[in-house]
Amino acid sequence: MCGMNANLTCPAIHSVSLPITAFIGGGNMSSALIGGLLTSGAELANLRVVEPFAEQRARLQQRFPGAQILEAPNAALRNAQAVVWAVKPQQFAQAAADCRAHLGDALHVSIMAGVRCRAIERQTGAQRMVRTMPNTPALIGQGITGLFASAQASEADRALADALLAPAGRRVWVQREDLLDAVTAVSGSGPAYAFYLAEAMTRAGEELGLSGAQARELALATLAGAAALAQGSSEPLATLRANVTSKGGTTAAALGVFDAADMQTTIIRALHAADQRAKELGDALEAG
Ligand SMILES: NC(=O)C1=CN([C@@H]2O[C@H](COP(=O)(O)OP(=O)(O)OC[C@H]3O[C@@H](n4cnc5c(N)ncnc54)[C@H](OP(=O)(O)O)[C@@H]3O)[C@@H](O)[C@H]2O)C=CC1
Ligand SMILES: O=C(O)[C@@H]1CCC=N1
Repeated sequence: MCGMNANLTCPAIHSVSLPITAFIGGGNMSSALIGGLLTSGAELANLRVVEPFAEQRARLQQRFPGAQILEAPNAALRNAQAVVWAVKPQQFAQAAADCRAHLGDALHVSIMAGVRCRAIERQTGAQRMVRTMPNTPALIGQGITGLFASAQASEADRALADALLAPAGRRVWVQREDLLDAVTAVSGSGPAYAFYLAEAMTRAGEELGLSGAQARELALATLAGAAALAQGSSEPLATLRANVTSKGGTTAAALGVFDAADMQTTIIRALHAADQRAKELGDALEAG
């Protein structure tokens, strides 16, 4: 049951050699995931990446020597045991049409937001699928990934998907496919919310007289420290917040401004918008 529980560890992919694995799309997220595999010690000789953009291909070839970087799908994909769909949702139908004739019996792993198993099956003929939603801290192995397996995926398929994503950080398996949209709203898009908050804290720090570098360091160390404190604590988040908030003090003054602007409701509405957008991306593919 290694694939089903975030707390169990799967065999690391580097302890066995990387099975023949094809990434379709070699952009930001692919690079982060492949970089993680490399850092964890995986041999990249079995890696193929299809990436039509020449400059990006050159970057991939330089960063991942030994991997086969392809301009277009070809026979090198035939024996892939895992195919990782890493194009934008809007690019998937075309990418799948281009690849289909070259793919054999592979596990299909998707990192695409919104794109449902039904659409992947329709576009590729695949039945064994694991949809995943990583996030950009994968770049430094501190991401978190939500995963969902189709009914036809075997335990070995789940373990393979889990191992492919393990270098990116923690994994959380969900039991319903629609929950991946919630994962996307919370953690897939989440780093952007953290950066948004950090940007505002940094700007305010500068307005209050700190240098840009000082304000950035204070803001980022505070967000990282607060997250680490909360992760190591069993206290409710509201209690941790209350512990900072002295009666009549500075924090209360700041939180009063947040509350007057109904910030929590705004943030909750924002995440609902992200969830809704994931559903729209999925609907568009099913309609197309
Ligand atoms: N960025 C993030 O934080 C996260 C992204 N994701 C998901 O990851 C996926 C990729 O996102 P991201 O890496 O940011 O996007 P990128 O645009 O950086 O990467 C997609 C890559 O695929 C290439 N591509 C386009 N068409 C094809 C094709 N037909 N065959 C092969 N490759 C093709 C693109 O080339 P070109 O630029 O020339 O179009 C581009 O290099 C998306 O589905 C997204 O939902 C998931 C979690 C987090
Ligand atoms: O913005 C997006 O659509 C992708 C999915 C999650 C993060 N980036």
